[in-house]
Amino acid sequence: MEGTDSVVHAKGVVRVYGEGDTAVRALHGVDVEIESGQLTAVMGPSGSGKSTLMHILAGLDRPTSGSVTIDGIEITTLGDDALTKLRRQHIGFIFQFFNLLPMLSARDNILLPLTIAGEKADPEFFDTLVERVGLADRLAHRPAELSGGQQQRVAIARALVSRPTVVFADEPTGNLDSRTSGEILDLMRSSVETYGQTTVMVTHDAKAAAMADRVLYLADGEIVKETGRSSQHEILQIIDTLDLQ
Ligand SMILES: Nc1ncnc2c1ncn2[C@@H]1O[C@H](COP(=O)(O)OP(=O)(O)OP(=O)(O)O)[C@@H](O)[C@H]1O
Repeated sequence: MEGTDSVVHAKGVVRVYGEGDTAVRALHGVDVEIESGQLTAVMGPSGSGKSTLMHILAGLDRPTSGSVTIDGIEITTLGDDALTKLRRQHIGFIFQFFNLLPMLSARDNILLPLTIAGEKADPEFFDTLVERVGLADRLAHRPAELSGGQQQRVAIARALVSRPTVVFADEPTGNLDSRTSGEILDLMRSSVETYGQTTVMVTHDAKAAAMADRVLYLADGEIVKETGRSSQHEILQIIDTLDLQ
Protein backbone atom coordinates (compact mmCIF):
# COMPACT_ATOMS: atom_id res chain seq x y z
CA MET A 1 0.00 0.00 0.00
CA GLU A 2 1.34 3.43 -0.87
CA GLY A 3 2.93 5.32 2.00
CA THR A 4 3.31 2.31 4.26
CA ASP A 5 6.47 0.54 3.02
CA SER A 6 9.37 0.88 5.34
CA VAL A 7 12.58 2.50 4.15
CA VAL A 8 14.73 1.97 7.22
CA HIS A 9 14.84 -1.37 9.05
CA ALA A 10 16.76 -1.92 12.24
CA LYS A 11 16.98 -5.33 13.85
CA GLY A 12 18.59 -6.27 17.13
CA VAL A 13 20.52 -3.01 17.34
CA VAL A 14 22.88 -2.94 20.32
CA ARG A 15 25.22 -0.05 21.03
CA VAL A 16 27.76 -0.28 23.83
CA TYR A 17 29.99 2.72 24.51
CA GLY A 18 33.38 1.98 26.05
CA GLU A 19 34.61 -1.33 27.46
CA GLY A 20 34.94 -3.30 30.67
CA ASP A 21 33.69 -1.82 33.94
CA THR A 22 32.90 1.56 32.42
CA ALA A 23 30.93 0.21 29.42
CA VAL A 24 27.54 1.88 28.86
CA ARG A 25 24.90 -0.15 27.05
CA ALA A 26 22.97 2.64 25.30
CA LEU A 27 20.74 0.41 23.12
CA HIS A 28 19.62 -3.10 24.07
CA GLY A 29 18.56 -4.80 20.85
CA VAL A 30 16.19 -2.32 19.22
CA ASP A 31 13.93 -3.48 16.38
CA VAL A 32 12.29 -0.71 14.40
CA GLU A 33 10.97 0.04 10.93
CA ILE A 34 10.56 3.58 9.62
CA GLU A 35 7.58 3.87 7.33
CA SER A 36 7.86 5.68 4.03
CA GLY A 37 6.01 8.99 3.68
CA GLN A 38 5.44 9.34 7.42
CA LEU A 39 6.67 11.60 10.18
CA THR A 40 7.92 9.42 13.04
CA ALA A 41 8.72 11.00 16.41
CA VAL A 42 11.12 9.43 18.91
CA MET A 43 10.54 10.43 22.52
CA GLY A 44 12.08 9.37 25.81
CA PRO A 45 13.88 10.71 28.85
CA SER A 46 17.36 12.16 28.74
CA GLY A 47 19.89 9.36 28.35
CA SER A 48 17.33 6.83 27.03
CA GLY A 49 19.26 6.41 23.77
CA LYS A 50 17.36 8.64 21.33
CA SER A 51 20.40 10.32 19.77
CA THR A 52 22.31 7.05 19.69
CA LEU A 53 19.44 5.36 17.84
CA MET A 54 19.05 8.25 15.41
CA HIS A 55 22.78 8.36 14.65
CA ILE A 56 22.80 4.62 13.97
CA LEU A 57 19.68 4.71 11.77
CA ALA A 58 21.25 7.59 9.81
CA GLY A 59 24.61 5.86 9.34
CA LEU A 60 26.48 8.42 11.46
CA ASP A 61 27.45 5.77 14.00
CA ARG A 62 27.77 1.99 13.86
CA PRO A 63 26.00 -0.44 16.16
CA THR A 64 28.02 -2.85 18.29
CA SER A 65 25.77 -5.56 16.83
CA GLY A 66 22.58 -5.78 14.82
CA SER A 67 21.47 -4.84 11.34
CA VAL A 68 20.34 -1.57 9.74
CA THR A 69 19.16 -1.22 6.15
CA ILE A 70 18.33 2.01 4.35
CA ASP A 71 16.42 1.60 1.12
CA GLY A 72 17.37 -2.08 1.17
CA ILE A 73 21.10 -1.50 1.64
CA GLU A 74 22.75 -3.03 4.71
CA ILE A 75 24.75 -0.11 6.08
CA THR A 76 26.47 -1.73 9.06
CA THR A 77 28.98 -3.52 6.87
CA LEU A 78 29.69 -0.68 4.44
CA GLY A 79 33.16 0.87 4.38
CA ASP A 80 33.53 4.53 5.38
CA ASP A 81 33.55 5.88 1.81
CA ALA A 82 30.51 3.89 0.75
CA LEU A 83 28.70 4.96 3.92
CA THR A 84 29.48 8.63 3.29
CA LYS A 85 28.17 8.28 -0.25
CA LEU A 86 25.02 6.55 0.95
CA ARG A 87 24.39 9.32 3.50
CA ARG A 88 24.78 11.94 0.77
CA GLN A 89 22.33 10.14 -1.49
CA HIS A 90 19.75 9.04 1.01
CA ILE A 91 19.83 11.14 4.18
CA GLY A 92 19.04 14.73 5.11
CA PHE A 93 19.84 16.13 8.56
CA ILE A 94 18.29 18.86 10.69
CA PHE A 95 20.01 19.65 14.01
CA GLN A 96 19.05 21.59 17.12
CA PHE A 97 21.77 24.19 16.55
CA PHE A 98 21.21 24.46 12.78
CA ASN A 99 24.85 23.57 11.86
CA LEU A 100 25.05 26.06 8.99
CA LEU A 101 28.36 27.21 7.56
CA PRO A 102 28.79 30.83 8.74
CA MET A 103 30.73 32.06 5.70
CA LEU A 104 28.17 30.84 3.18
CA SER A 105 24.97 32.62 2.14
CA ALA A 106 21.60 31.00 2.81
CA ARG A 107 21.49 29.96 -0.85
CA ASP A 108 24.91 28.28 -0.72
CA ASN A 109 24.11 26.60 2.60
CA ILE A 110 20.92 25.14 1.10
CA LEU A 111 22.77 23.95 -2.00
CA LEU A 112 25.74 22.53 -0.07
CA PRO A 113 24.70 18.83 -0.13
CA LEU A 114 24.35 19.03 -3.92
CA THR A 115 27.57 21.03 -4.35
CA ILE A 116 29.51 18.42 -2.36
CA ALA A 117 28.01 15.66 -4.51
CA GLY A 118 28.92 17.61 -7.68
CA GLU A 119 25.27 17.99 -8.62
CA LYS A 120 23.05 20.90 -9.59
CA ALA A 121 19.65 21.73 -8.15
CA ASP A 122 16.56 21.44 -10.29
CA PRO A 123 15.87 25.22 -10.53
CA GLU A 124 12.10 24.78 -10.36
CA PHE A 125 12.27 22.59 -7.27
CA PHE A 126 14.77 24.95 -5.63
CA ASP A 127 12.51 27.97 -6.23
CA THR A 128 9.42 26.20 -4.90
CA LEU A 129 11.36 24.98 -1.88
CA VAL A 130 12.73 28.41 -0.87
CA GLU A 131 9.30 29.90 -1.44
CA ARG A 132 7.73 27.26 0.80
CA VAL A 133 10.22 27.76 3.61
CA GLY A 134 9.78 31.53 3.28
CA LEU A 135 13.37 32.40 2.40
CA ALA A 136 12.99 33.79 -1.11
CA ASP A 137 14.10 37.28 -0.01
CA ARG A 138 16.83 36.06 2.36
CA LEU A 139 18.96 33.93 0.05
CA ALA A 140 21.92 36.32 -0.03
CA HIS A 141 22.09 36.60 3.78
CA ARG A 142 24.64 34.76 5.88
CA PRO A 143 23.46 32.77 8.94
CA ALA A 144 24.53 35.55 11.37
CA GLU A 145 22.16 37.91 9.54
CA LEU A 146 19.19 35.57 10.04
CA SER A 147 16.95 34.86 13.05
CA GLY A 148 17.03 31.43 14.70
CA GLY A 149 13.80 30.45 12.96
CA GLN A 150 15.16 31.59 9.58
CA GLN A 151 18.37 29.64 10.17
CA GLN A 152 16.35 26.53 10.90
CA ARG A 153 14.39 27.15 7.68
CA VAL A 154 17.69 27.19 5.80
CA ALA A 155 18.59 23.89 7.49
CA ILE A 156 15.22 22.39 6.51
CA ALA A 157 15.64 23.49 2.88
CA ARG A 158 19.21 22.06 2.93
CA ALA A 159 17.85 18.74 4.23
CA LEU A 160 15.14 18.61 1.56
CA VAL A 161 17.00 19.92 -1.48
CA SER A 162 18.44 16.55 -2.50
CA ARG A 163 15.05 14.87 -1.98
CA PRO A 164 16.58 12.30 0.40
CA THR A 165 15.05 8.95 1.24
CA VAL A 166 14.84 10.00 4.91
CA VAL A 167 15.27 13.25 6.83
CA PHE A 168 16.51 12.86 10.43
CA ALA A 169 15.83 15.79 12.73
CA ASP A 170 17.45 15.89 16.20
CA GLU A 171 15.46 18.23 18.50
CA PRO A 172 14.74 20.59 15.57
CA THR A 173 12.81 23.01 17.78
CA GLY A 174 14.93 22.62 20.91
CA ASN A 175 16.60 25.99 20.45
CA LEU A 176 13.58 28.02 19.33
CA ASP A 177 10.80 29.95 21.08
CA SER A 178 7.33 28.41 21.03
CA ARG A 179 5.88 30.49 18.17
CA THR A 180 8.90 29.85 15.93
CA SER A 181 8.85 26.16 16.94
CA GLY A 182 5.24 25.97 15.77
CA GLU A 183 6.19 27.43 12.39
CA ILE A 184 9.11 25.02 11.99
CA LEU A 185 6.93 22.04 12.91
CA ASP A 186 4.27 23.15 10.41
CA LEU A 187 6.97 23.30 7.78
CA MET A 188 8.23 19.81 8.58
CA ARG A 189 4.69 18.47 8.57
CA SER A 190 4.02 20.12 5.21
CA SER A 191 7.14 18.53 3.68
CA VAL A 192 5.66 15.16 4.65
CA GLU A 193 2.29 16.09 3.15
CA THR A 194 3.60 17.82 0.01
CA TYR A 195 6.64 15.75 -0.93
CA GLY A 196 5.84 12.56 0.98
CA GLN A 197 9.12 13.24 2.76
CA THR A 198 9.87 10.40 5.18
CA THR A 199 11.05 12.09 8.39
CA VAL A 200 12.29 10.89 11.77
CA MET A 201 12.33 13.48 14.55
CA VAL A 202 13.85 13.10 18.01
CA THR A 203 12.07 15.41 20.42
CA HIS A 204 11.38 16.09 24.10
CA ASP A 205 8.37 18.16 23.18
CA ALA A 206 4.92 16.52 23.25
CA LYS A 207 3.59 19.31 21.02
CA ALA A 208 6.16 18.35 18.37
CA ALA A 209 5.40 14.64 18.74
CA ALA A 210 1.68 15.42 18.28
CA MET A 211 2.52 16.42 14.68
CA ALA A 212 3.83 12.91 13.97
CA ASP A 213 2.01 10.00 12.35
CA ARG A 214 3.69 7.63 14.75
CA VAL A 215 5.42 8.04 18.11
CA LEU A 216 8.10 5.69 19.45
CA TYR A 217 8.86 5.86 23.18
CA LEU A 218 12.35 4.89 24.27
CA ALA A 219 13.41 4.04 27.85
CA ASP A 220 16.77 2.66 28.95
CA GLY A 221 17.79 1.76 25.42
CA GLU A 222 14.58 -0.02 24.44
CA ILE A 223 11.40 0.91 22.61
CA VAL A 224 8.81 0.46 25.33
CA LYS A 225 5.76 1.75 23.47
CA GLU A 226 4.59 2.80 20.05
CA THR A 227 1.48 4.77 19.13
CA GLY A 228 -0.12 6.17 15.99
CA ARG A 229 -1.06 9.82 15.59
CA SER A 230 -1.78 11.14 19.09
CA SER A 231 -2.80 14.39 20.70
CA GLN A 232 -0.42 16.31 22.93
CA HIS A 233 -2.61 15.34 25.89
CA GLU A 234 -2.45 11.61 25.03
CA ILE A 235 1.33 11.79 24.63
CA LEU A 236 1.75 13.54 27.99
CA GLN A 237 -0.43 10.87 29.61
CA ILE A 238 1.71 8.06 28.18
CA ILE A 239 4.87 9.81 29.38
CA ASP A 240 3.34 10.15 32.82
CA THR A 241 2.00 6.57 33.00
CA LEU A 242 5.28 5.03 31.84
CA ASP A 243 7.29 7.46 33.96
CA LEU A 244 9.30 8.70 30.98
CA GLN A 245 9.91 12.23 32.27
N1 LIG B 1 30.17 8.83 23.34
C1 LIG B 1 29.65 8.27 24.43
N2 LIG B 1 30.43 7.62 25.32
C2 LIG B 1 29.91 7.01 26.42
N3 LIG B 1 28.60 7.00 26.72
C3 LIG B 1 27.77 7.64 25.88
C4 LIG B 1 28.25 8.31 24.70
N4 LIG B 1 27.18 8.86 24.06
C5 LIG B 1 26.10 8.55 24.80
N5 LIG B 1 26.45 7.82 25.88
C6 LIG B 1 25.54 7.26 26.91
O1 LIG B 1 24.57 6.47 26.25
C7 LIG B 1 23.27 6.67 26.83
C8 LIG B 1 22.30 7.16 25.76
O2 LIG B 1 22.69 8.48 25.32
P1 LIG B 1 21.91 9.30 24.20
O3 LIG B 1 22.67 10.56 23.97
O4 LIG B 1 21.64 8.42 23.06
O5 LIG B 1 20.55 9.63 24.97
P2 LIG B 1 19.38 10.67 24.58
O6 LIG B 1 18.11 9.95 24.86
O7 LIG B 1 19.60 11.18 23.21
O8 LIG B 1 19.61 11.80 25.66
P3 LIG B 1 19.30 13.39 25.58
O9 LIG B 1 17.81 13.51 25.49
O10 LIG B 1 19.82 13.88 26.89
O11 LIG B 1 20.03 13.94 24.39
C9 LIG B 1 23.48 7.62 27.99
O12 LIG B 1 23.63 6.87 29.17
C10 LIG B 1 24.76 8.35 27.63
O13 LIG B 1 25.44 8.78 28.80
